[in-house]
Amino acid sequence: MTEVLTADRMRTLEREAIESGRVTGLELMERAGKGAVEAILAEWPELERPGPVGGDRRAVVLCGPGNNGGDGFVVARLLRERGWQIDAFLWGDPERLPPDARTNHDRWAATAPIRPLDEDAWGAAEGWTGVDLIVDALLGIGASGPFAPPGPAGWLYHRLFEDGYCGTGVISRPYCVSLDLPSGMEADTGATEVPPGADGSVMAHLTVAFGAPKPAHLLAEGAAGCGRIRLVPIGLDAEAADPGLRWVRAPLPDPGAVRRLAAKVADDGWCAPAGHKYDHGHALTLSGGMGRGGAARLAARAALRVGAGAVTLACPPSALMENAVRLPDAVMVRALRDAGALREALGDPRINALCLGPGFGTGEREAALLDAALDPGREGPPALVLDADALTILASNEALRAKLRPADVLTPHPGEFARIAPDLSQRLREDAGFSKVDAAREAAARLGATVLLKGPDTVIARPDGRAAIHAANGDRAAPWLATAGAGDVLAGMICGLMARGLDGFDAACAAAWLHVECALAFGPGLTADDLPEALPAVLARLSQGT
Ligand SMILES: NC(=O)C1=CN([C@@H]2O[C@H](COP(=O)(O)OP(=O)(O)OC[C@H]3O[C@@H](n4cnc5c(N)ncnc54)[C@H](O)[C@@H]3O)[C@@H](O)[C@H]2O)[C@@H](O)CC1
Ligand SMILES: [K+]
Repeated sequence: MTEVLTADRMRTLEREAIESGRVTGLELMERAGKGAVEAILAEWPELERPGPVGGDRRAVVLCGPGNNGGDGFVVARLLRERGWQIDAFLWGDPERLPPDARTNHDRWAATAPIRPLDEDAWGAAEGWTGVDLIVDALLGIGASGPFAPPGPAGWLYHRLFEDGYCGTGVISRPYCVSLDLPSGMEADTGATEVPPGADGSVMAHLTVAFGAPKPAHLLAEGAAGCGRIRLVPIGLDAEAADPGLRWVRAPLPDPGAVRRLAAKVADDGWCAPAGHKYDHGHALTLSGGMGRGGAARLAARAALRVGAGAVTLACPPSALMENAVRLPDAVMVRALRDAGALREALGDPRINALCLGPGFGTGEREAALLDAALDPGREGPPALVLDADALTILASNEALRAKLRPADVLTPHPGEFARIAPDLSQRLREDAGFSKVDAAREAAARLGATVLLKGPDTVIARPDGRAAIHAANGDRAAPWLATAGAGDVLAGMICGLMARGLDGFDAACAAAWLHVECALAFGPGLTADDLPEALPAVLARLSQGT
């Protein structure tokens, strides 16, 4: 499993590895630099060949005052060994470099010049027309607070990015690779002094993450500045490192929930031929009144397509005909008059997952239904997926919130999150040191339920602190997934997977992944109605392990 590590965790892991005598800091730095060079050449294979006019390839390496700078000197050395011409710059005082960085600095300095990153550096930069690569090794996980290199160094640095040197290429078009993180970006939040894309911001083409991804690589704010991300293992045992965070970004074979989902698909063929339909669970979705059933219908269709053995949509009697006409025959439809009727329905032990909220309504009847669903007497199933209107009801009803259980999954988008946890939402906007992971974790702990906070960087958190980031950015971006009803489909997928026996957290992680896979498989032009229909092909791929 690929873990996401915070800066603190990463440091602890490094320290423990070094103290145990398994490895030295210098060896780790060498592995990082070597991995970075391999990643650069894998990303841009043309750089293995001579330059366009038959000359050597050329790189400018910008090294900073800490160990990230040390990585930069290793990269400089290894590229030179491959015949590259290197201009190395140091921002900072060589005397104050930490020991491993100092060793690599000295090793380079013994054979080639290191220019200070000062006002004269820009003069040299004017001559950088033939540069193929800029290596950003100024700051890594040690960055904190606004990145403000004083004076000319800052001017040069910002000029590189502001003037599009690394983006659109005013002078020429070198690639820009950031070692570990785009310099100045905070590892745990992805925050930068200025947002990616704005003047002066860091916009790497490639970021090489050492040892493990950090939250910044996955959360939207950071990912936008990272470009493509390549992970370089440096031999640290990340699995044991962090009981909390999990990475679910990569395509298959993928860690955690998706791997377990794939195994489940492979094991029982998704719908075991010998199985009874109720072996695969029975999901119940509740819809609102007449003319308001579309959202719950989307959820019901998604629950069925994702593999729930049976799905029933329950609605007020007046909406029965509408829903019956509009739903596929495979979805059962029944009238549900009030909370008493729901209690009775839930007496059927086969109903093991319940989706409530899409197009539901927020009146007294709905609050009473939610209360019945959250019955404090319930010990086993059904587990609940609560979305949309259910979240609005919960936001203003503390007594109902108190009845939530860890297996229940709440799926707020940022607006709903602001309703259900206004203080956390405000902190998320105002406090650069408070990440979306922090917000989701705190909300989950407070609510005593699993929280899936939606976005291109969906964060899923359990009350015990376990969290996962599902990043749909970079090469997994599916902006067309921001379409009406897509959230209802997600809620239905989670409900269907819970009906199949996945716990709330795993169901939420797997559904977040499937949701994006379906959108990517379909492509632009997608509407929410298409999403459940895209599931069979995605599930088929899962069962083939591709
Ligand atoms: N032995 C190790 O610990 C290893 C470290 N590695 C590299 O080392 C990096 C971490 O090294 P460090 O902990 O030395 O940290 P960094 O090299 O990221 O930065 C630390 C330096 O930056 C300064 N700084 C921090 N925030 C600043 C800001 N906003 N503006 C200006 N200056 C700022 C600090 O005063 C300090 O001098 C990793 O990201 C990775 O690249 C890798 O080589 C693997 C092994
Ligand atoms: K960097």
